[in-house]
Amino acid sequence: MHAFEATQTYFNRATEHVEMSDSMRESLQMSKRELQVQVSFHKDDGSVMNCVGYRVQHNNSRGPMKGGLRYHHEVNLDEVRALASLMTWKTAVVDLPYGGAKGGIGVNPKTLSPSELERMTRAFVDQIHDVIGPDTDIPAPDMGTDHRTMAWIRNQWEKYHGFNPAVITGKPVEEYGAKGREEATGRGVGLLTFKLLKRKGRRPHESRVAIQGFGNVGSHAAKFLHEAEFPIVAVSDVSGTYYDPRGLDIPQLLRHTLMHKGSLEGFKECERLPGEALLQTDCEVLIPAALGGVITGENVDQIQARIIIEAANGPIWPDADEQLNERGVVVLPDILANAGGVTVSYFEWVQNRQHYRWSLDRVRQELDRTLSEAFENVWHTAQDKGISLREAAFGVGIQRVKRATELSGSF
Ligand SMILES: NC(=O)C1=CN([C@@H]2O[C@H](COP(=O)(O)OP(=O)(O)OC[C@H]3O[C@@H](n4cnc5c(N)ncnc54)[C@H](OP(=O)(O)O)[C@@H]3O)[C@@H](O)[C@H]2O)C=CC1
Ligand SMILES: O=C(O)CCC(=O)C(=O)O
Repeated sequence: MHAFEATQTYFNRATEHVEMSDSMRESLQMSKRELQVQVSFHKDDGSVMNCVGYRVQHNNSRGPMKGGLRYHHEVNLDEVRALASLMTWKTAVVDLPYGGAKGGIGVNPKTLSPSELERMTRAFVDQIHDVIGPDTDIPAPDMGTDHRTMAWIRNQWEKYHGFNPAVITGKPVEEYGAKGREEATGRGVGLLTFKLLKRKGRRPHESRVAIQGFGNVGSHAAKFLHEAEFPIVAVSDVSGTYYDPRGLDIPQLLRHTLMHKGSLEGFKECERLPGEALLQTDCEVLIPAALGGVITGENVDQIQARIIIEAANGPIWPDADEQLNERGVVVLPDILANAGGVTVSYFEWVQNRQHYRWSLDRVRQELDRTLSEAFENVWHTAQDKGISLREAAFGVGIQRVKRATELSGSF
């Protein structure tokens, strides 16, 4: 299965509960614009490297399009198209005045030096600067990109269009970034895990957690949940799974990754298992926080967790999702679970436009309020209609986009 097919399947399942014409359905499934560009740049040895870059703009019925940029060797048009449409439903489900977009470059950023990464990023902006902007499409970080990438993008875009930091979010705090954006996705994952478990009558210290991926999202989710007294029994990255049934020492793991370029490799204070062992961990809560499509019809039987929080985008294929539902496993879907990042991106954009700065406390309070309202709405919709949280979240998001499209006539 491909990523876009999976997203469409979720769309179709959810719209069984939403009244709409065939033409509206077709319109909401299509991208407004799909851009594929050549990204060529000089490597440090003087040779030229050619990569393919993408920006897919899915929908702008509710506002400027918004979504991250991913640098990963598996990035392709199908995946970016799927991620862009997820952004549309995500911004709608948390009720931000945005549409959805996503982009990326098919490259392994770990094979490039910092100066090569900078030249590649600037070459990419040279190709897409005309289609992004503070009122049209506002990129942000995703896998393989960070605040440094965002600073280069802003600087390159401003060479064409003049000063306007609101063109991009997730910037360094010293460079018009919002306090709390870096932690926001992981913090949101933690906040929502807490809320869902409370609804299920479970207490933190009795809820063992396993987290796949220990990058921006996974590590901040681990930090938040550890501080909230959840035992984190397993974490993983490309180097493997790190397991301790009594609970890992998360502050020590965070210090280790700081000293090892973000990698868990070499951490010795626990058992080391193969990467695939993470999903099979004996735990109550599983948090995939790396790639999409990791839980499939083939491995779903091995999942032991009763609750899955989709910190990653699209980590569960629809056939596996169906089986999890049948088994009573509760899944908090990506478009809600990881919406903390785009929510604080919105706060950054608002601050940039007002030339004003919020305190970290204010960012955290507003994030909590925004995610709590969205969670309560999705939770009650699911309860009232007897549907899954995924169907409810997609239903809420799709309904809002449909309504905006009808009101504005913005086909
Ligand atoms: N950044 C954000 O604000 C947001 C991110 N997301 C989603 O969260 C997910 C993670 O993004 P983010 O944390 O930003 O990305 P990062 O690049 O910061 O980190 C990715 C992490 O995933 C690990 N990883 C990659 N491949 C595998 C694998 N096969 N098995 C186990 N671990 C793996 C990486 O390991 P290693 O370092 O060893 O390569 C790294 O620890 C993505 O799905 C993204 O779309 C969603 C909303 C917002
Ligand atoms: O912060 C943003 O604008 C988008 C983050 C993102 O790409 C995502 O939520 O998947």
